[in-house]
Amino acid sequence: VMQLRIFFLSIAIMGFQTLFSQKVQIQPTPQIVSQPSGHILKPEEVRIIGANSADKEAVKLLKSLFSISESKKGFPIYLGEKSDKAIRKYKSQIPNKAEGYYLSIEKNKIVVAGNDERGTYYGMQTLKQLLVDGKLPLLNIKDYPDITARGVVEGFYGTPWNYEDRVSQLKFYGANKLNTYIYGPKDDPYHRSPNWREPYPAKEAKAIKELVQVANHNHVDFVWAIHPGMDIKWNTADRDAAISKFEAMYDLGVRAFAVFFDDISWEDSNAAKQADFLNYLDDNFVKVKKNVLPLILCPTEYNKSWSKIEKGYLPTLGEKLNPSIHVMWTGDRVISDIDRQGLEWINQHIKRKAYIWWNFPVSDYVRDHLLMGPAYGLDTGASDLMSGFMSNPMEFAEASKVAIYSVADYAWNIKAYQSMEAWERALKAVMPNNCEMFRVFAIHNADLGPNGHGYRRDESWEFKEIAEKYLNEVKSGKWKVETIADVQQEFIQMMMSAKTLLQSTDNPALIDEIEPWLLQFRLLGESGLALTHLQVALEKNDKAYFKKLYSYIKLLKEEMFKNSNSLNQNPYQPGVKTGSLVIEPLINNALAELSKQYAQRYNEELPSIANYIPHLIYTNLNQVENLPIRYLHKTISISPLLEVLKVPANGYVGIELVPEQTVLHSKINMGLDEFPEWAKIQVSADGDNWTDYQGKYNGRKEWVGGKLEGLYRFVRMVNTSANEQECYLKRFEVKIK
Ligand SMILES: CC1=[NH+][C@H]2[C@@H](O1)O[C@H](CO)[C@@H](O)[C@@H]2O
Ligand SMILES: [Ca+2]
Repeated sequence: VMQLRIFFLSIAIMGFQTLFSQKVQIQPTPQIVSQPSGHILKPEEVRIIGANSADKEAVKLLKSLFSISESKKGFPIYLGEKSDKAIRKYKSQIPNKAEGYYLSIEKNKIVVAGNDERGTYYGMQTLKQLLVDGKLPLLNIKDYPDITARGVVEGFYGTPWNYEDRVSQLKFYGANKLNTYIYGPKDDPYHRSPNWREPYPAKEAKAIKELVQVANHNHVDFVWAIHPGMDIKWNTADRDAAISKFEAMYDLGVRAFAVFFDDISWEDSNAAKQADFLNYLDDNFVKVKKNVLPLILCPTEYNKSWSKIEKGYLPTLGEKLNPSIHVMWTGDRVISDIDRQGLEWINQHIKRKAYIWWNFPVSDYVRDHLLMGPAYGLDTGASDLMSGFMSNPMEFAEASKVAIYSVADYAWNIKAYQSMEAWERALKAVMPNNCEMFRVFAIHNADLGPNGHGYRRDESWEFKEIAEKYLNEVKSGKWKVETIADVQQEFIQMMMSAKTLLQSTDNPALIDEIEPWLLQFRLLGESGLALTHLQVALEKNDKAYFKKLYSYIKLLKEEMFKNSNSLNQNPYQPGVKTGSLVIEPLINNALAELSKQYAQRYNEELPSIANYIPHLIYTNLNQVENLPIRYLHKTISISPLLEVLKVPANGYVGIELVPEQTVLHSKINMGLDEFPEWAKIQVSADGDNWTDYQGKYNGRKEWVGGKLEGLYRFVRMVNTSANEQECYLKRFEVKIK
């Protein structure tokens, strides 16, 4: 009997343990959560105490989750803010922090008490997450955000998000406790040049008015940004033009504003003038309106690598800008990790806490890549150094949600943030029914590839070791079955992932965005699988089979090349890159190796089909030395730069043709109205003797040059003046015979 009793006791304790250890997962990670002590079933009917004094969005959310009883008998839910009578009894439990809340789920009541309206709303968002399978865990939570302003700045170059994208984003922000959306798409002509002074046409105005309402329903502050920097004049006309534009946006319901001076020529980056301009808007608009949130400035020197403190730009802003005005910052570089040291550096100069503009997962400088990986590079010890944290996303709104979800977790509870763990949850949040297949896709679409900013991200990290082992075995010719099996499993999973996602229905908007990459991903997996059969052919000494497989792989690569020439075309990084850090190089290297072994065994060379580009960038400017070279349809081009290019005396940028070629024509766009007298376009066969390349400007601000006799190796633009010049690098391409 004793044994039996002990046996049952241990079962009971275990059961109790599992119940206890069942950790609730809440997004974002709350500050303080008690251990769940059991659960209750979802009440049939609830009675809301405080419904008419609580935040109305919270009431709406509550009513969408439970059926409300008219009589007195329903299960009581106390809802409201600390100043409300209904909540008075729980006031001392509420964290005394903006947007904080106290949530308690008990056997006979639930309390959702906010420090303010938004806190109550967030408490309801948490309650919604805890209601799973008709059950609610018994626990209490005291929660609040670390960073005051948390959200997204739609601030990228490229196709702006559309109305549906933005509605979906705003709802996503409400559910993830992000409270800010900054509207600032570079390619909206009414945000930037040439129409920043003009009111929106009726259709666009109506859309913005509706978006502001959707934002309000999700407790998101809709910030409208103006980007006057390309052609602003420091006079009363333009100052008043900005005020009248703000008034027009105010009439559409906008209650928060930003001014962007990023990516403009440096003459206009006069800090004193910019500060006066912002202060004027602050004193004559923001302060006058009273219900408008503090202004936000994106400075011209928005990262440390571009700032020269001795020239005084940042210190002038720090001195002159009204203290309530926020100053945005991307970190030590345009694309940068955010850490304590960097924040302390900038905060001392701007004399306020930086309002972070984090350039991730934005991909407007690597448009042929998707950035689906974890949001790492964020200091979990920096919660006291930032006034805001905004993610600048990709032009693909749904795909960007993976990173935005993680940013929401970071900005709410910085010390608890774990990028990998958040990433796993993000994948599930975005693709609930196919998150395992989505993970296979995301893990192999995370690196940026070579780019002008030199920033890279990890990719295919769980496959690297197998890939290394496999390639070594291929090289040695002594391959093991289990290694081939591991590699085949990964390639098959890539094909399964692509096919499953292409046919999935739980997020059609996402599939629509990433379809080009899914098609490419499937082909990459298929070519990898075929590659492993080349080994089968060698094992069986079956020359014919090897050749059939080789041409099959060639067909797959041609289809990938066709995809890259037809899908996702844009003037910057056209095409579709996937698995480009580990998978694609593995396949190309193994292919080269196996065709070499074939040539040795059968004394027959096969045409190379690894798609690499022999031509190189040719420059002495470190701002562009990492820019990738593209090669499509006999045209070699430099991947364009979005930022201003600074060219010191004798600075040059161009292309090295390997080997030398016959140049048919060239096109260079430096973003200047006429060809600058300081620049020369030159060609050379040896890199020492240069001759001028005669050309002329076409109607679209582009220099064009014609066919050249003879073979040339170098084509370049050089600054022949004695001092530093500026231009853009919007296009630099050379067509060869
Ligand atoms: C502050 C800032 N302004 C630019 C810059 O960062 O680089 C981003 C990435 O290319 C780009 O999207 C953005 O518009
Ligand atoms: Ca209230």
